Amino acid sequence: MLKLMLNEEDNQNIEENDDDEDDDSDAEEENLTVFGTAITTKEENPEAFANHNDDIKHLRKRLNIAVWGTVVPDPIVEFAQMKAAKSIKSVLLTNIESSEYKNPTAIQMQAIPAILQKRDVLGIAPTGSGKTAAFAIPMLLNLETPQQDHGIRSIVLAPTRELAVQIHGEFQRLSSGKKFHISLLSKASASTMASHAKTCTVNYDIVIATPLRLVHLISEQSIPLDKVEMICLDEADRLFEMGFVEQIDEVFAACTNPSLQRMMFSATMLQGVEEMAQSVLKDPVKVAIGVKNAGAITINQRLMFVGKEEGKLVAMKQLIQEGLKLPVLMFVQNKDRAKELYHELVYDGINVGAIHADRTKEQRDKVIKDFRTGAVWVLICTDLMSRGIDFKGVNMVINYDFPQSAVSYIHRIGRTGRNGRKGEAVTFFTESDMIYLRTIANVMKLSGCDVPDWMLAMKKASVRQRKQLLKAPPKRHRIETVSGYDLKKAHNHKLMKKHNAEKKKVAKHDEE
Ligand SMILES: Nc1ncnc2c1ncn2[C@@H]1O[C@H](COP(=O)(O)OP(=O)(O)OP(=O)(O)O)[C@@H](O)[C@H]1O
Repeated sequence: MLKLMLNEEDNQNIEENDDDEDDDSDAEEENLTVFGTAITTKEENPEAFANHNDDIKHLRKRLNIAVWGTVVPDPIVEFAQMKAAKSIKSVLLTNIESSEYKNPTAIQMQAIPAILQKRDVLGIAPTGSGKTAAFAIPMLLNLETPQQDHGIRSIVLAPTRELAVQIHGEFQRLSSGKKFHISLLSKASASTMASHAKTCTVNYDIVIATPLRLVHLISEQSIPLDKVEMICLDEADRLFEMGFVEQIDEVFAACTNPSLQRMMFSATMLQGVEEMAQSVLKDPVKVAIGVKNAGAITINQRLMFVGKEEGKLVAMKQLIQEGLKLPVLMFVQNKDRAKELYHELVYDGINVGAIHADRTKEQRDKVIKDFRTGAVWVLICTDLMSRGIDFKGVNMVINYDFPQSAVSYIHRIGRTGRNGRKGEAVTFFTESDMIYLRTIANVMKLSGCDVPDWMLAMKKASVRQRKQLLKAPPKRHRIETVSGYDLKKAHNHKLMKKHNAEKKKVAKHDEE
């Protein structure tokens, strides 16, 4: 049974969470084929071996790749170096080329060869650095060819339906031309599976799901996972949080194949969660890119003091006047505030959309589509959209409401500045948010941004305060331009109108 090991320090103290692990790799004599040249063994040619190891070390250092584990394979520098069966490799190379991926990103360089060696992998790399392809490409290569009689062969889990949809799209795109049986688990597809299961084995090469959907499939529809060869957790640290961890536990318990390969990826991984993740992995290769638990270096991060809540709309107007860098993603702390802000901005004539838990699946899909196509310029959302979602051209993220943790901040701002592109992140803070400012200032510093010294020297929020913030966001005043007095007047006016209408109705009735 996985135990929840998260403590308070884990949740907030990014600055105290520096790894003291040795970043020396254990790259040894196996698979020394980097740069496409076969290298002799240590015994055959000690000098060539030493030179090769130096090259690898330099490459990793230059690209900020840190590795841990026994006999970590060498990184690849070109997709063509991937070791896999010819037929599937050529399909993948064609699809990679049509995706316009010229070279593997740092996480792909190191994670792909490790997954191809069927190793368990823990991959930590900044937002927008290509982690999806880092597991999708080698998983497809490991599957080699579609199978009709092997039950469910591999699983990818993601914390939200939106992310699962996106991952499903990536798998389909990367495997195009090869008829893999890939399912995005939904209510409908689960019941199809269940009805198939009555007469035959349910066969899927890949199932992509949120944990709860998969747990239902196992427990209610009795679909076995005993044949699963690979399982990958995307946004793994989120999946180890309360609410998900019990489901993850059930899924792992159902995956009884002794040669199960496990993979976990995220942009953030705090110490306690990492320990929990490592306890599930067997002799893993751990790969970390860049500075752990920092924002992507391509994002220009800015904090903006707005005084009180009312100052936020004024600050918004100021940003609009300065010229918003569209498209913009705006984060608020809950669905009610998303609705309120939507109504404020829609009257300002901005092409605005909102996505939150109260909207139907169809509405959510539509607004995402509209944002992707440019019909919506400003998308208001909650943390539902903070992890994993890849909107290619987002130029600006605005944290209208202060994030509840450093981890949430990193993922939210990570919706911009993806894959080497530049992006901007503005975070509004009020007087009452000041107490949590230092945590965010530390993330900014770790990401290489200029931060005033006074922010870094601020008093830290107490453990109790941080615990409270994580449990529930602070109460904030309604988002409205109309003052309380005006609202009361409007309300009275509405009541009066209703009263008059009713009076008229009664009078008409009496006349009749
Ligand atoms: N090798 C590559 N070359 C160019 N672009 C790439 C490459 N690999 C992935 N990408 C693109 O980079 C973008 C970001 O990738 P992806 O969504 O996988 O990031 P991520 O690391 O999972 O981010 P997050 O932590 O936010 O989930 C995507 O648009 C993807 O198509």
